[in-house]
Amino acid sequence: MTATTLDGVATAAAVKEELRERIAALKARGIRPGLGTLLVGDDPGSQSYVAGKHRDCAEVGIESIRVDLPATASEEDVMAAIIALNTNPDVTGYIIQLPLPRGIDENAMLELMDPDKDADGLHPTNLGRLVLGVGGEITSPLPCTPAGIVEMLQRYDVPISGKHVVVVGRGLTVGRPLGLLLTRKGLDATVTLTHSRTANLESYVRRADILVAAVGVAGLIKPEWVKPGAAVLDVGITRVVNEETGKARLVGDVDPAVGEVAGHLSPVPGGVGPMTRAMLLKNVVDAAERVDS
Ligand SMILES: Nc1nc(=O)c2c([nH]1)NC[C@@H]1CN(c3ccc(C(=O)N[C@@H](CCC(=O)O)C(=O)O)cc3)C=[N+]21
Repeated sequence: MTATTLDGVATAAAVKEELRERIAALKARGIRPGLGTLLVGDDPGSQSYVAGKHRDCAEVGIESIRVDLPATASEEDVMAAIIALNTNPDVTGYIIQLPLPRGIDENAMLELMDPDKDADGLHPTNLGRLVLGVGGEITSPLPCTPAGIVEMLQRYDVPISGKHVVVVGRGLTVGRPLGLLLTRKGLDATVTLTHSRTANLESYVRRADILVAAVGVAGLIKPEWVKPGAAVLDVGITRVVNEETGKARLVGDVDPAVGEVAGHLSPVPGGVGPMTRAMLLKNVVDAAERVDS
């Protein structure tokens, strides 16, 4: 059997098409959504992601404002940039690209954001709303990667309710909020959240109807670990630089041979990454629509 590809590029394009209409409607009301990005340092992965976010904005008609600080920036410099984004009227939503350089307190920086401008859903108020909202309508921004994963599963009609989802990785941007989201009323998955200290990881992975791998260990998930027919979503990204050409290749957490066993496979690249970016745009549009409605 060969898995059906969960095509993140095509699905993100469909999401963006829907957003274009909503953006036009906002502009007709005199509201101009604008995304800010704050990038500190010169990590090549982060540079590439931020560049992608600005391209996406241009594609759908969202203004974007880029703030880049050098790796030598102090915590005070970062705080000043956050305060400026909070007060900049052209910025209706923004993100702090993570990880921040060592020595800068990430949680403190996230907490300094205006929660109404938090396009990533990572401000403690918005994470708190995700914890508090067991069911009902979601009115706070959701972390982009978990939202993108759910959106992709739904658009491919992969059943979630009552299914056993095994998440590998407990990080702030993916694993932890994904467990909270999938166990809400209306989605109703049963979630096992595993991590680097999980004993006998393989035994959990084998029981997954839906497997999400988000640890950043290249090729960790082996085909023998995967239940035949399971939906497998690869979120890990490891950049492997070719010594001769200097070019970077992206390698996921899932061994490509898993495609022979899985029912659905979201690959790296071309899977969850583009969906993450599409959900960022959606958060910006949602927030702009909330402003005076
Ligand atoms: N505050 C914050 N919010 C984030 O959402 C956030 C972050 N920090 N820090 C880093 C991670 C990582 N992340 C990705 C987004 C898109 C792709 C993406 O588009 N990937 C393409 C390939 C891109 C390339 O070629 O480099 C793909 O998988 O097809 C990847 C990774 C968002 N993150």
